[in-house]
Amino acid sequence: MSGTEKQSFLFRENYDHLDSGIDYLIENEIFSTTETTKSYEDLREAFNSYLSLSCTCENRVCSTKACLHGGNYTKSSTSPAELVLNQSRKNQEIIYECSQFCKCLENCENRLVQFGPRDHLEIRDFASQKGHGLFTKFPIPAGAFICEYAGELLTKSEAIRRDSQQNPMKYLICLNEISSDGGKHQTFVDPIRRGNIGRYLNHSCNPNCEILSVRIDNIIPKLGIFAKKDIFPDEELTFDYGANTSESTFGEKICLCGSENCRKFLPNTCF
Ligand SMILES: C[S@@+](CC[C@H](N)C(=O)[O-])C[C@H]1O[C@@H](n2cnc3c(N)ncnc32)[C@H](O)[C@@H]1O
Repeated sequence: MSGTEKQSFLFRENYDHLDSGIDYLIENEIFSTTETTKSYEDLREAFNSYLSLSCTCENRVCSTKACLHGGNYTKSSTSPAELVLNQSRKNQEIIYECSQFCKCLENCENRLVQFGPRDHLEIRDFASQKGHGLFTKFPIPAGAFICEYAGELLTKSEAIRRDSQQNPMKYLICLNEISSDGGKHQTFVDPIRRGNIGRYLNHSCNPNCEILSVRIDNIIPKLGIFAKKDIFPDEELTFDYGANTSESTFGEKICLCGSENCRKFLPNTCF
């Protein structure tokens, strides 16, 4: 899949949408509105602020727990040129990558998501109610980064408003993070009109990918999609839409994932 080349500070991207009515975003952006509420101002402020916590590693490793952020990634045993999730990392759910504020080099082993999606992904049409899906043309090792789930960042009230709209397909994701003191932090991302290649991942009750929170230099997490297992060429990439919550509820839309443990209906967005 190749399209117009788009560029962020750190990477170029050649993916594009098949539907020209959808804008391609390579990273999250704040939704625009004329109504400025306190929660909208808070979201803007968070989006524009920097997380300047820096590591002091003087080499390019940053792959051990000695690094303030590090130990998240390690070289894949099957594909040594690739960094994959380190299964013994400090925090299983939240990843902090090194950033421009760190003392380490730009090619340290704790930077992955910031360089953008992997190559050789392809959008394919199911010609069914499932619509399109995302496939890989090449093998992907377990733990590898696929792409970000990027779109418009919403306030909670805007997310609830959009969730109540009748759309044939829903793209809104609510990422729930629980802090060590039990507080809940929520991030709402909606790529329905503006988003990246991540918006094409369908749900499966037996998925081969998962979403993890990844922070680079901003308090608002990126939704990083990683392989949960080794994935073969021509496999569809999927994640469990209900995995990020302990209180999954299900809607009325029939799940067509086809897995043996299918729960029959798609999970609702859980606020
Ligand atoms: C994030 S979008 C995924 C991409 C979408 N299939 C497309 O064509 O753009 C989520 C929507 O895809 C459809 N979908 C995803 N997984 C599905 C599944 N397992 N069974 C049926 N429909 C699914 C549902 O309509 C859902 O609201």
